[in-house]
Amino acid sequence: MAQFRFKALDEVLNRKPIEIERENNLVSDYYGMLVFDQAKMKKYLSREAYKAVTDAVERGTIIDRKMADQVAQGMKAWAIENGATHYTHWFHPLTDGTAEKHDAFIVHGADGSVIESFSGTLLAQQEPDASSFPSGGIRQTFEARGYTAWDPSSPAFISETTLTIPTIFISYTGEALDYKTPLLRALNTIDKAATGVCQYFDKNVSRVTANLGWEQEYFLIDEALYMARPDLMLTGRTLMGHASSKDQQLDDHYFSSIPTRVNKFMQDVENEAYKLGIPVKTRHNEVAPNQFELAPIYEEANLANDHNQLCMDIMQKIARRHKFRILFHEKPFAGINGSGKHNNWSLSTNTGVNLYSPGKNPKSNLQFLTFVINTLKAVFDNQDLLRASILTSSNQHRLGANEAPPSIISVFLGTEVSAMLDLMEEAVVDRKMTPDEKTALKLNIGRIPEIILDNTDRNRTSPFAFTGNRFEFRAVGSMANNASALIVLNTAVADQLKKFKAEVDAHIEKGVKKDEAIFQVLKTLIIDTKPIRFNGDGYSVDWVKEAEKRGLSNIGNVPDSLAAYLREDYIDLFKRNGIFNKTEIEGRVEVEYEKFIMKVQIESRVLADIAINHIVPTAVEYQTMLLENVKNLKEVFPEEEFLSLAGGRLDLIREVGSHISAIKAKRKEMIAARSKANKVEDVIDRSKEYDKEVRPFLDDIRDHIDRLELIVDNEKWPLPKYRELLFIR
Ligand SMILES: NC(=O)CC[C@H](N)C(=O)O
Repeated sequence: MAQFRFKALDEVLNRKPIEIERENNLVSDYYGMLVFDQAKMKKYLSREAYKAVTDAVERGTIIDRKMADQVAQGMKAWAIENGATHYTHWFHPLTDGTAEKHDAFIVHGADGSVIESFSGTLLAQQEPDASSFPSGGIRQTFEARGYTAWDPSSPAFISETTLTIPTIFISYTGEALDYKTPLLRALNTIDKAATGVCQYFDKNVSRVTANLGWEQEYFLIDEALYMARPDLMLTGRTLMGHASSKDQQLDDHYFSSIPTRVNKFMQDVENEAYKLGIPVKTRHNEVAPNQFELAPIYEEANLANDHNQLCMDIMQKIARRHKFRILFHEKPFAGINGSGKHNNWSLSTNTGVNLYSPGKNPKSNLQFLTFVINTLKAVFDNQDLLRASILTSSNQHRLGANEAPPSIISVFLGTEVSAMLDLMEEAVVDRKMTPDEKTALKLNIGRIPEIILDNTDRNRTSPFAFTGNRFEFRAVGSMANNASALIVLNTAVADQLKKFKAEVDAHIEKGVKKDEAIFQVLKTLIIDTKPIRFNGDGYSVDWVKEAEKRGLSNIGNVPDSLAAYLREDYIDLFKRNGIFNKTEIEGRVEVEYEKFIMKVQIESRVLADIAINHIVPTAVEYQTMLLENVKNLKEVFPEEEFLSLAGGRLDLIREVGSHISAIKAKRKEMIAARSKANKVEDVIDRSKEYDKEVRPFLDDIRDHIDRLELIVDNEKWPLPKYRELLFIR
């Protein structure tokens, strides 16, 4: 029974770090070599085609067919020179990954031969069958056909031998079926809204870009051990496993020397990433044993998110080359740190100003405060929506412990910015301010230190933390497509900025001076948003009580959290900002509910199988061995001596027996609960049933298995143990 485990352990003992092929020159020499970037476009495109693409990227203009044809020719020429034989549209459907279907460049030539061909039509649009991708109700209501359409703002690249073109994915009737379409809409909306507000401070601002710097946390597990854990293979997390006596108690993994095998893997990933123009910068050991992190320099949010998805894909592939498997699940191991994908988010102007960086003078600092305070308000008003964007069946295991934030959404501002808001609240009076009062306030605003102490990771319990020149949305999970969080965040902030501008303009129209109008509106926002500000310990029991007093919501389960998407006020928010129509939201939410149900269902099925096929037989075998031993003792020794010698064993036999019975009984009950839940017609009700009636069995059954793991002969235990999964590298 335990053969597989020991064979795996044997195999691992012989592992050597894999030597990698390194480019010999400087990273800057080969950075982006597989990307059809500006430099290559200049070389391979006519001047007008180049301009058509840059205008589309910078101003959102449409690229006509003639130009698209020219771009396609240039792309094809470059791709073929670099070894490409195929092309694909690459998109982000509502699954946990990306999608691609490769087509060769070949077409029939006149004389029965083949030639390489690619056209503007093929570049601009394709028609994959949408019916095998999740779409919620949209697919049933309309047609199975879907379109992918070229996103020129994210450059094409070569992946192995395929020219890969980032695209959006929409239904026949134009509804978004992916993450990228609404993300682009949200980025466009925040551009407009933030530019409007920037105009109060600098007329030269004509464009505001949202930026993203993601931090990807992950675990690496040796391939052989991974293969011996069906739960890891099928669900991405361990559904059972007793804690290792030593795991992260000594804080000795975080930032410690990177193991050689892992270091080789990281170098390999970085090499590939550089060729693909992904600016990966930081690598380190994370807190849990065998947990690591990779983070790039921030980029424009849409590109950064494409790069994150691409990076996850190459990390998975390269991990295999190094005989590892990578785990992106938010909580692969109970009891130790899980993995997040902290989203560092900021806004910057075409004039080079980071709107979340304190400036050099009162004017730029007032702009900085304007953006910070409006962001506070957006988070406060949309806390339920923000939570819905990050809370999934897997992330739910991570939140609320081990340096991951709780599911109560709050904002950490740090002492300096908090003090500045308090000061403003006091200094802005309800009547017209005197010139002296205004000067004094401006002077104070000018005193914000230009570089606020780096708050990064200062408060690891905060879901949304100001870290000196950006906000860090820490609640986002490691497995997630960042777009889910970014769509909500950018829409919420854009909407708030529009409201802010409307209010300030109304004051100005009434004759109030611009500065004073801004002060007045900011003051009301500071007062309104006090409940969402929290710099303390997000894990404390007191915070839960305090948050309740403040009226903040505290929702820990996925079905109730997802319901936020269907609230009338939030549907309206998406509609008025042009992000989703009602059909799109309903379709998307249905997909999320289905995903939740499926994932719990799969976990429950896997656990039931392992319990009955691996664990129970092992326990029975061990129990039989104990019984044999007891019978032999009884034969050899007189009654009294026998009892003193075998007493402990008799208890053990009973203990093993009781766990076996409990596992079998609970497994039956769990299967019955699943059948009952499956009969529930409505998807929301079904997800609730799964959450309340099926999910609890996972912990319950696990508990018995973990107890058995502690008492059953190690030689017989079939699954690699936590200590093996976590410490072998
Ligand atoms: N060092 C850290 O910031 C740990 C973060 C933690 N892994 C999380 O789940 O978010």
